[in-house]
Amino acid sequence: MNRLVQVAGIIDADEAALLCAEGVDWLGFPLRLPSGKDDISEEDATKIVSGLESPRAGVLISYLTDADEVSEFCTQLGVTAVQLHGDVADDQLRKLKSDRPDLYVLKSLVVREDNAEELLALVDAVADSVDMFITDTYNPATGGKGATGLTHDWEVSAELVRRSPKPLMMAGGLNPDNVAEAIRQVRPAAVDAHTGLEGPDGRKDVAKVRKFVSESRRAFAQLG
Ligand SMILES: O=C(O)c1ccccc1NCC(=O)[C@H](O)[C@H](O)COP(=O)(O)O
Repeated sequence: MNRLVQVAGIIDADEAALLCAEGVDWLGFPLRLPSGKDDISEEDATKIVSGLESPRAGVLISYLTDADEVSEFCTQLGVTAVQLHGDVADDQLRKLKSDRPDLYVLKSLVVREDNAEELLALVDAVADSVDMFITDTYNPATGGKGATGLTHDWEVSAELVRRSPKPLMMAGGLNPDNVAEAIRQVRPAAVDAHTGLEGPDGRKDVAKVRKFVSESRRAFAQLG
């Protein structure tokens, strides 16, 4: 999996259709969030996922930490990839990978001011049990770990890319205006954005999505 563009936080079928039409590869569905405020129902997400044509794919974004629960939820939704945002124990990651070799597992690395060493150690510890890592940015003001719209120190992301034997998707405050420079500096395998592509109404803005996709493709191509 290389040079993917993912957009997270799908609200409904119209938004999913817009993203597919603009050439987004993976669509992320944050569900069963700890806040209890999901943007879409599980039923609607399932319907959208079932209508996606390969190579487009739906990705469950989840704070679940139990391998069996994750596996069952993925089956329910019909997704073939899951992005784990919670503090999943190493043994649960191993179990998920061994029980569900068909599932593409992404593990988040949430960058804070002072946790680079911790994240590098996590990469070393769990790389064998995941298919890809995804960075994100912690918001100290709210405690938020995802969809914060904040960038982090890209030198940390670049160090994680160099350290990881598995591909890394870059996320955290990316938008149409900074994604090309992020790709140039960090050299990730994939990029993801959520809030940076929204308009004032909280829905994905077609012009922002179009520019995010084209800037990402251009910058990936320039990596050679
Ligand atoms: O997207 C969400 O709503 C979300 C909520 C809670 C945890 C993770 C979440 N999404 C994960 C993603 O892949 C987001 O796109 C990522 O956090 C980047 O968001 P942003 O900084 O707004 O681009």
